[in-house]
Amino acid sequence: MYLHLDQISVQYAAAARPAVQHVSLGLRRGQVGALIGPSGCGKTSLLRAVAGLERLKSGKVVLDQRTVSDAALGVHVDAEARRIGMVFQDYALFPHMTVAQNIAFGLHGQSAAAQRERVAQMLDLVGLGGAAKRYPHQLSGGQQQRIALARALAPQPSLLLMDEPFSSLDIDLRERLAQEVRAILKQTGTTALFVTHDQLEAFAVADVIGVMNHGQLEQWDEAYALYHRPATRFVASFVGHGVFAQAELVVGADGPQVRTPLGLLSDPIECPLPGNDGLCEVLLRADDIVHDDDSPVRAQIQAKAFRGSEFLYTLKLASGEQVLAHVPSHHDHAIGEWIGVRAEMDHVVTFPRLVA
Ligand SMILES: Nc1ncnc2c1ncn2[C@@H]1O[C@H](COP(=O)(O)OP(=O)(O)OP(=O)(O)O)[C@@H](O)[C@H]1O
Repeated sequence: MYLHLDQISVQYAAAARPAVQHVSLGLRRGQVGALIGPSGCGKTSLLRAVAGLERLKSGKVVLDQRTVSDAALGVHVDAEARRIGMVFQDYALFPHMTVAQNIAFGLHGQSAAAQRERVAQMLDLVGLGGAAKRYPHQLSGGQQQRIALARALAPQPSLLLMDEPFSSLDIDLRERLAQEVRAILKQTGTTALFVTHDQLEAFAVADVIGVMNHGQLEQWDEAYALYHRPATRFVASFVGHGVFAQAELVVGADGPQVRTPLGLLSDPIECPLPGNDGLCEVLLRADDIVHDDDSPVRAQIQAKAFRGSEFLYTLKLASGEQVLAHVPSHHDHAIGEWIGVRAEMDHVVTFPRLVA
């Protein structure tokens, strides 16, 4: 692994418990990783520890075969000596410097000609070739964030860290810039780790995504796996729309099946070890529930939200369980109406039933 975090913990001086607890993850050279999770779960603290801005309580960080932090051995390479580029939410450009001067900031030690050439390259890279002589206040938020990225990439950092880089931009621009940033990182072969509270942004930019909760990393995986094979109940509820329904694991002649309010589902992939009673809960995603007039399972529409190409229906089954369903928006049913539904899923994910 190019970046390897091994069981790292971070604890602030006056805090009762660590902000980051025993987190391990790895990025290969050129990979982009994202950390998502609720406010206060430790994303920024983890990023700061990798940057060298916080000391580790335990564990170690290895970057490009160099141990930059190791709590047990007392190793802590200073932030400036790690060659890590950083981009923050609030751009943090120097207001009294031109765009070119901002980008050249990390290039001291190089000749004026080399600096000019690198600045021009970076401006081309972020699509702002004509902006060299302008000042930050003369640029839009999205342009300023692109300059911040150009400034961070100019010295060819060994790693790029970004903390909520798009969150002060409006939503349209955010999506566009997220895709542009991914393209720039891939074009330059940059290894990057970024923090966001927006999972769609993480899906758009990252190759691998970590879900954090209470300082712990609950899963580090590709977006597809987070959604379809969530490792924990928390990941299942944090990523995407879905509900947990009471179910029962039964083992028949064809292997294990799950008895659910929507009928018998086959091929569970993530079974909890069934207790003697087989009681469990099954994750039902909104896109696992299909509207089908011929289905014997009926559900009553309790609420609906128009999403353009589809509705998100909240449905109540005859058993009293609530489920969510994405239904193409030309099926416009009224609230209170009963419709036929069936489960159509490739991955049946179950969890042990919560004890009340
Ligand atoms: N300098 C600090 N001193 C003491 N406690 C801190 C400090 N910085 C963060 N914390 C605490 O550490 C925990 C993790 O905070 P952190 O900022 O890493 O979370 P986060 O996931 O990035 O949150 P957000 O999404 O709200 O930015 C929180 O409980 C926070 O209050």
